[in-house]
Amino acid sequence: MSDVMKVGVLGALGKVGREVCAAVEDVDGFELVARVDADDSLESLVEAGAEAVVDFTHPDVVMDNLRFCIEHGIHAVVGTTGFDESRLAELRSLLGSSSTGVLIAPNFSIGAILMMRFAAEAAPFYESVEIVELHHPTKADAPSGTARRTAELVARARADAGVGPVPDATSTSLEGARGAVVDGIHVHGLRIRGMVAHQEVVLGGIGETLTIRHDSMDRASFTPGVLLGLREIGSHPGLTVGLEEFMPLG
Ligand SMILES: NC(=O)C1=CN([C@@H]2O[C@H](COP(=O)(O)OP(=O)(O)OC[C@H]3O[C@@H](n4cnc5c(N)ncnc54)[C@H](OP(=O)(O)O)[C@@H]3O)[C@@H](O)[C@H]2O)C=CC1
Ligand SMILES: O=C(O)C1=N[C@H](C(=O)O)C[C@H](O)C1
Repeated sequence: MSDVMKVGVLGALGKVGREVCAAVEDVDGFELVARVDADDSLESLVEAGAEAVVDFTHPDVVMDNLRFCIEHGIHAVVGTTGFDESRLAELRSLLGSSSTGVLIAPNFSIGAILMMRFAAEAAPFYESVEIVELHHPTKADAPSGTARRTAELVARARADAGVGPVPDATSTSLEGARGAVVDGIHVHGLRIRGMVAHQEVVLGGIGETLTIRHDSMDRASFTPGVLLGLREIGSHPGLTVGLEEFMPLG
């Protein structure tokens, strides 16, 4: 790879894609060679010599984009949501032992990564925990990728510490009133005009609660993490899940 990495952005006209294009153009070390949006051909990435792509598109199209990138040896830094274990398994199998790197990060903002980590650290100390995610009303997926990931991390931390199921005496309710359940953790989604991306993890024990909250007020909050992903992806072949893998968190 040359000193300047040639980058293509998928979803370049979208809310986050626009921010990513501006950030890639603004910093040294990267050249934005392709802006790809719906109905544009992925071949333009190859024609432009893209060495890496950033994908902020839609859960319905991201797997096709990644199949193309892996087939053409283009690294991928992916913010698009909708990844479950079967999708991750397919990516691992497609990547095999190739030198191509794919990073799937449910959230690129530094504060959200810390919020997930703090929630997992606190989880073993509390009987109760629920997650509330709040987003703009144009969001396609619910619950958010961040909320799903937080629930998985919290559930794993509780299981590792031998904490039992969260207490809940609900025996009658309207469908949805208690939210979705991810690995035994209740997750509630709000869609509110004026909001961007926000999450609270509410933990409770005898006589006390602890609330861990993160707010992205601007989509610029995602771009430093995306640039970190681009800087690191060339030296991390295979599949990486979570930007924290590239951060010195100890
Ligand atoms: N990991 C993270 O930190 C973050 C993740 N996200 C996730 O990123 C994704 C995008 O979010 P957001 O920017 O808000 O969404 P937008 O809808 O604003 O942007 C998505 C863009 O991708 C375009 N698009 C659709 N299909 C394709 C395709 N096949 N190839 C290229 N472009 C395509 C859309 O075009 P059209 O509108 O015409 O369909 C649109 O312009 C979501 O999954 C969201 O959850 C968002 C913020 C942060
Ligand atoms: O759609 C969004 O906006 C966001 N999507 C990601 C998610 O689903 O977690 C990240 C962030 O919450 C913003």
